Amino acid sequence: MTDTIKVIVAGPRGRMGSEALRMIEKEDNLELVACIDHKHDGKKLSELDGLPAFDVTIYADINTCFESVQADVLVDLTTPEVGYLHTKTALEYGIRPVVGTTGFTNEQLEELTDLAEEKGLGTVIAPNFAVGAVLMMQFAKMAAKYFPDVEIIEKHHDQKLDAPSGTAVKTAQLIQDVRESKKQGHPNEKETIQGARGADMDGMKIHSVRLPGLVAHQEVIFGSSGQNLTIKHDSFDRASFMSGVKLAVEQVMKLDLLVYGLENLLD
Ligand SMILES: NC(=O)C1=CN([C@@H]2O[C@H](COP(=O)(O)OP(=O)(O)OC[C@H]3O[C@@H](n4cnc5c(N)ncnc54)[C@H](OP(=O)(O)O)[C@@H]3O)[C@@H](O)[C@H]2O)C=CC1
Ligand SMILES: O=C(O)C1=N[C@H](C(=O)O)C[C@H](O)C1
Repeated sequence: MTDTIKVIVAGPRGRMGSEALRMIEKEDNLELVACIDHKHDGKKLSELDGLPAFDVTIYADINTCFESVQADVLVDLTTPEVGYLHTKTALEYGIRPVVGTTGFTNEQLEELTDLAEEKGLGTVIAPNFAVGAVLMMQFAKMAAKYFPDVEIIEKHHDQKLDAPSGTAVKTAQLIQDVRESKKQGHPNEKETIQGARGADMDGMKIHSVRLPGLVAHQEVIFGSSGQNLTIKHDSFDRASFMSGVKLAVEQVMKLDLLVYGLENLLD
């Protein structure tokens, strides 16, 4: 029998945080021990409407939470600024972070990587917990070896704070590992409306669509003489992320450093 993993969720009222609570409720090896939510300090989670009725306390202040409750893992599903501070604080308290929050800068990721190593604490930062999205990124990396001309179109709901998405940035980074730096399009092309050609990462273009009705979708389009290859993934429901969150919570207990991307935890 495996030991129960004691979990704190930050952002429990959010689209992802509430889904994570529903996942934890179903899993015998995960135990929710507290939540962090800046708006409901001191309440019990069971007092909030529409969420699983866990009898755990909500803390607005992360330090107070970590000083009051013994936990193994912090699952952070908040906002870029808050998520970064939470991850850093968790490491300082000896609690392993599993971070779905996107929008961290490269400098923040480097700092957290160093801190996790210094503390010898497992940390998972995964821009996308859906296994299909991880495969889409891996397939894109494979294709980029043969097709250096590539554009990424990511489409999300219109409540998303960061653009481009964490998944699009991670995809471009994986492609960068195998693609020689190349400026795409016509050398003399000019935008007549600013932003028309999208964001630029090492010559690759990334386009961010935000519309009501969307959840999380991405197409990676490769172009070559006489052919195109499109690799596409859609999350229609946030349940698609939950097997990845569960895997990350279990695996982070076995790690002593930071891993960036769920692909590092899959066989
Ligand atoms: N890795 C992955 O697979 C996925 C990652 N994400 C990422 O997860 C993050 C959350 O996404 P989503 O659930 O859609 O966003 P939501 O806006 O639905 O949820 C974020 C929650 O965090 C809360 N929050 C804000 N500040 C604090 C704080 N200081 N302490 C505790 N809670 C706080 C918000 O409360 P309030 O609104 O009241 O301020 C809100 O309830 C985003 O960064 C998103 O990109 C999303 C989907 C999949
Ligand atoms: O905000 C979202 O919804 C999502 N965020 C992640 C990202 O930025 O890539 C993962 C997924 O795309 C959903």
